[in-house]
Amino acid sequence: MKIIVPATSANLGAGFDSIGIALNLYLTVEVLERQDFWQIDHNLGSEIATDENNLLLTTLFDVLSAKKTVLSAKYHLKMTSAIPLARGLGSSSSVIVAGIELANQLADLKLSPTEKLDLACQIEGHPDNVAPAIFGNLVVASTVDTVTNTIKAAFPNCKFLAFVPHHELKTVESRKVLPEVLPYKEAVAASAIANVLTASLLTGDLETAGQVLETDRFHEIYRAALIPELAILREIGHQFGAYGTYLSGAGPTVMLLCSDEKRPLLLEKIKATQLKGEIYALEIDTKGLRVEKNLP
Ligand SMILES: Nc1ncnc2c1ncn2[C@@H]1O[C@H](COP(=O)(O)OP(=O)(O)O)[C@@H](O)[C@H]1O
Ligand SMILES: N[C@@H](CCOP(=O)(O)O)C(=O)O
Repeated sequence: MKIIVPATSANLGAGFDSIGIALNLYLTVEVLERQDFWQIDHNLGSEIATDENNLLLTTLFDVLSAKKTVLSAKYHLKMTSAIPLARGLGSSSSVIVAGIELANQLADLKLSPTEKLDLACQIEGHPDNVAPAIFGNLVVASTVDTVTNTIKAAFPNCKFLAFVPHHELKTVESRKVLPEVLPYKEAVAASAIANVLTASLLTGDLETAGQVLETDRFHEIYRAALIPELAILREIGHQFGAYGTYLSGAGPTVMLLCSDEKRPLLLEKIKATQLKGEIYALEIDTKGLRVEKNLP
């Protein structure tokens, strides 16, 4: 059995903690054989646990406990991920969603997608990266007072260029620079921008979406100092025809939205900056979480 979970790019500017998309980079978890202890073989480096302390298994145990279930068996697992860690592409949400699905499969919990999302939001605290990881495509969601509502929709037809800096930025660190309160007038303006962003995405108006996603007042203005690449890449986006540029998740990845035809030139111009990082040409993942079962 193999569990496959896509990367995500959350926020899209003013959709802070609420809007996210699934992208075609994947985390996979394979169940190998039963054995006397939990073991995860993975390709993620020595800082990521290979035993019960791994986020995959702490999530699995949290789900079992929430569902008042125990699992007598332990397993040898293989985890592979192409999602860079702590870069704002949802590596933690991918492993949380995989852990929920692993519990679902191994303990036969028969969780619905909504139950999986509720569990994921309890663990992650916000829905914007776990919801698209579960449902795929574009998801607009709210989690307020433990109640989550979601709308899945088709993202307008476009391409993505992700500039992933070599330096990591943990979400927990990137949230520390956010203000505790937002003045009323500022909150109204920020939410009006978010409303136009949502409406433009749902009606396929990428020109408007691209403009408004650069005017966020919820998080980018506070985080921009942590990510000097954002201003440089946004300027390239303006000069060479991107629809818009935003901080992916909590950063430091910077995402450019563009047409198929503009992508090669943008890629060339980003490379020419010699900023230190990797560039990924990405597409929307429309399916989200999936499970492949071995054929009998
Ligand atoms: N496959 C994984 N297995 C175990 N832990 C992981 C995995 N992927 C991510 N993590 C944990 O999540 C952290 C990154 O989470 P976070 O700071 O939210 O960044 P991201 O934007 O990538 O989700 C990593 O430093 C690691 O502790
Ligand atoms: N809304 C959150 C999104 C974090 O996403 P991640 O992919 O960086 O974990 C935030 O901006 O803090």
